[in-house]
Amino acid sequence: MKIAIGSDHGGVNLKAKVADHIRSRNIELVDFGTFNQDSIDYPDVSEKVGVAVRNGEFDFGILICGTGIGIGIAANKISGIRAALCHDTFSATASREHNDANILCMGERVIGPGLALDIVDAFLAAEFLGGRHAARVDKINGLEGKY
Ligand SMILES: O=C[C@H](O)[C@H](O)[C@H](O)COP(=O)(O)O
Repeated sequence: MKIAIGSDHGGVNLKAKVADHIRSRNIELVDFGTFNQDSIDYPDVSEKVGVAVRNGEFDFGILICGTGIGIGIAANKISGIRAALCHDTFSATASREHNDANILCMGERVIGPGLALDIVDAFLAAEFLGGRHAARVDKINGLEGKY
């Protein structure tokens, strides 16, 4: 498994903890930044990670900003990206099983690192269930470029 991770300044501390955790699990990880507290614009990171995931260079992406909201909204503008904002483990599992989410979004200003690492593990452990869910994901894909 290969994972891309990125954050803005609002998520840089949690990103470092998540990155350490993923590497400690011997999962391949590429960190697209940011790497310090200097203010940046989260859509720039969404684009880097989102395009890399959409191009098939990575199995999944993880995006972290202050809330997880803006960085996920921006990522979802990229065709083929299904970015899910998850602040509980149930949602993280369901985002994979039902929605075939390919990017996990979290907010450093919303949850602590302990829960965030559990969410990451739940997201990476779950698998898309297909079946009725596949038909719905196909309909999501059908909306891309339609309006
Ligand atoms: O959805 C956006 C994110 O939460 C950003 O991390 C946040 O807006 C950054 O805010 P500020 O520039 O005040 O640190």
